[in-house]
Formats: sequence, C-alpha cells, structure tokens
Amino acid sequence: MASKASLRPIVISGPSGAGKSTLLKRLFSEYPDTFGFSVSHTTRKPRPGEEDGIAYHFVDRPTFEKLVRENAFLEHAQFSGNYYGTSIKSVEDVGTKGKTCILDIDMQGVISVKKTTLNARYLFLAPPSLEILRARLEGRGTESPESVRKRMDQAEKELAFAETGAHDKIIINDNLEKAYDELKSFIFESL
Ligand SMILES: Nc1ncnc2c1ncn2[C@@H]1O[C@H](COP(=O)(O)OP(=O)(O)OP(=O)(O)O)[C@@H](O)[C@H]1O
Repeated sequence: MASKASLRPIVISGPSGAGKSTLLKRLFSEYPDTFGFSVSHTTRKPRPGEEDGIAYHFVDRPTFEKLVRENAFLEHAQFSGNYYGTSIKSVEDVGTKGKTCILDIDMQGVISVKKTTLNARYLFLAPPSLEILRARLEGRGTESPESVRKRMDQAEKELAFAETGAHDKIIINDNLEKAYDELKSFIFESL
C-alpha cells in the first residue's frame, strides 16, 4: 500500500454506529503523521492544559457569532450553552501543514463542504443493514434507548442521502478488515 495520500480533504460520513471512529482510530495509529483533524472553534473556556489553536480555537461569543455571519463555518452547533464549530480555514490549515485533513461529519456537513472550494473527496460508510446497525449501537453500550431511536431515525436519512450519489465511494462495513482495506485503497488512490 502506498503511503502517500493526496492533500485533498477526505470527508467521511455515515450513520452513527457504522464504524467511522473504529476505522479512523486504526488509520491514525497506522499512519500517525499523514492525517490530521481540523481544530474546532469553541466559546467554552479552556480547561487547564488546553492550548489555544491546539485543543480548540478559543473565542468569545461575539467573535463566534461574527464568524457565523461571515459563513466561516462548515458546521456549528450549541452544546450546554457553548458554541462549537468547524471552520473552512481550519480544514485548509491541515493541508497547509502537509497533512490530509479527515472530516468526520454528518450529511448537513457534507452538503456544506460541497458548497466550498475545499475540493474534498467523499466517503460514505454504511452498515450491512439497519438491524446490524441497531445491534452495534446497543452493543457499544454508550447509548440510551432514546438515543438509539434518534440515531436510527437519522441513519435512515443518511442512507437515503447516500443513495442520491453524493459520495465518491460507499464502503459497507460488514467485515472490519475488509472495510479498512477498502478505506485505505480509497484514501491512497492516486489522483
Ligand atoms: N465490522 C464491524 N463488525 C462488528 N462490529 C463493528 C464493526 N465495525 C464497528 N463495529 C462496532 O460497532 C460499534 C460502532 O462503531 P463506532 O463507534 O466506530 O461507530 P461511529 O460510526 O464512529 O459512530 P458515531 O458517529 O456515533 O461516533 C462499536 O462498538 C464498534 O466496535
């Protein structure tokens, strides 16, 4: 397997529980210097040891809201009273440092990346079936029944979106080894 990846950002999406984190964890540990995640913005206060520009870009609310008005974010949301967002520039910065940016985002995020000049490549990770997806979400032991229900509803929307042909490649994660090999082939494909 070649280990030179294009510097075009890779967008990975797919239902919650499809296996994105599992595959990305493996990819980052096999290739520790090749890939990077973008640094998000947040209005929450830094915790001890968190450096600005490394853990997050720490900004105040007026600054964050100004960035929203300027359409600087691919996606942003509020959690427990704080804003969080992924800026277009933070994705570009990863490429500038010579790493391939990996974006793990939902379909709304995919739609927004497509509106930018980031020239990304789009990968969709699908579960073998909705029944198996449910079993994996339940088996992960991290979700309440209500959270599983919400994720399953959203999964149907993600799968319908993938059927529109919005992605360059769809990988079905039935077998982890096979899915990982397909992920690497897509990522290291020479373009
Ligand atoms: N091919 C596979 N076969 C069996 N189990 C798998 C496979 N791939 C992943 N899993 C398991 O499925 C569960 C969900 O995987 P993971 O947490 O990586 O999903 P995710 O797509 O990152 O979800 P989220 O978007 O919620 O973070 C985990 O418990 C993982 O170990």
